[in-house]
Amino acid sequence: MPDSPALEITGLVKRYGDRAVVDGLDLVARAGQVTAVLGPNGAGKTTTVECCEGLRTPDEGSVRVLGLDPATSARDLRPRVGVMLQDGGLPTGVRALDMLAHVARMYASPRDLGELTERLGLGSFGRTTVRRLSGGQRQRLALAAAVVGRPEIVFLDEPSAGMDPQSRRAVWDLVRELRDEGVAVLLTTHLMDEAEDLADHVVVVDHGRVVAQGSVGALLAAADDRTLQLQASPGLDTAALARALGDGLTVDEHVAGTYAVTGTVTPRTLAALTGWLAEHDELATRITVGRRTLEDVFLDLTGRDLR
Ligand SMILES: Nc1ncnc2c1ncn2[C@@H]1O[C@H](COP(=O)(O)OP(=O)(O)OP(=O)(O)O)[C@@H](O)[C@H]1O
Repeated sequence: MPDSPALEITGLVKRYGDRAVVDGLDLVARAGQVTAVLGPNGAGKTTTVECCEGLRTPDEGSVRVLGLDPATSARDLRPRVGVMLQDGGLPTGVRALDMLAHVARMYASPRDLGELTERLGLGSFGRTTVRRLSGGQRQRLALAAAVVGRPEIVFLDEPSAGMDPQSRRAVWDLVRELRDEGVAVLLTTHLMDEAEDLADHVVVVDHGRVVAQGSVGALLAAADDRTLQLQASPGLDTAALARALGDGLTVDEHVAGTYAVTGTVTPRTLAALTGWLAEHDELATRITVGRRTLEDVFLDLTGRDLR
């Protein structure tokens, strides 16, 4: 069926001891789309991806990858699925390009190794053993190994973590190309610009559940679409300022002297703000009204506490 999803997760639960780290998660990823899974540390993203890869067995719910259960159809899925694990998951004692060539030989119609080596810049460290590679080099090699077999669906767990900007761009280009070739790409990331740039569909996970999903545009549209940032003396009375702004707005001093106003920002908000500053003889060095970003939406959804 052309419309059936490449990945369908329904009511997934995964427990460690009596703690459900994935707790009733539903997710669909489609061919020819990049689906980005965002979530704070420990939200359950990697565990979910590992259930899709057949590396973990769900306690409840179902996972279907290309219509098959990864827990029981590993052999059928292996040639059709690409996997890039968070820790690389590569053998460490072999040379980088020997390893890639070895992986390529396991597939019927692998990508051109020269082209893949060139576009991910693997040549400069091709003869180095995997254990001696830098973090970013290892990531690039792991990505090459994930896509060399022309998979129909590819799981990329934080693909550009630790990469320099040049490598990140190369990775993003490759992901776009995979999408255009009709591959279903599921990636996890902490980089909001990565999700904004690449994702057709964003899924925000917190405490093992989906708390929001949609296109980047839809997620931004569903939120109050303006932000107000202020730079002034540190230690202003944020509660008093919030009362003066009214309309249920809140004010936080995230960094000393930098304040963020959260809520629906209107022209009246700006007037009230400058009035309050004048009343308190406070000269702001900068007032910025901007569009909300995916990071603003993410923090609204998942809170500002460290995990
Ligand atoms: N083998 C395990 N045994 C016990 N707890 C585990 C195990 N693997 C993961 N966990 C716990 O499950 C929770 C979810 O971990 P997971 O790696 O899925 O989160 P994540 O969303 O990928 O986080 P990050 O963004 O930090 O990569 C964490 O609290 C983690 O400590």
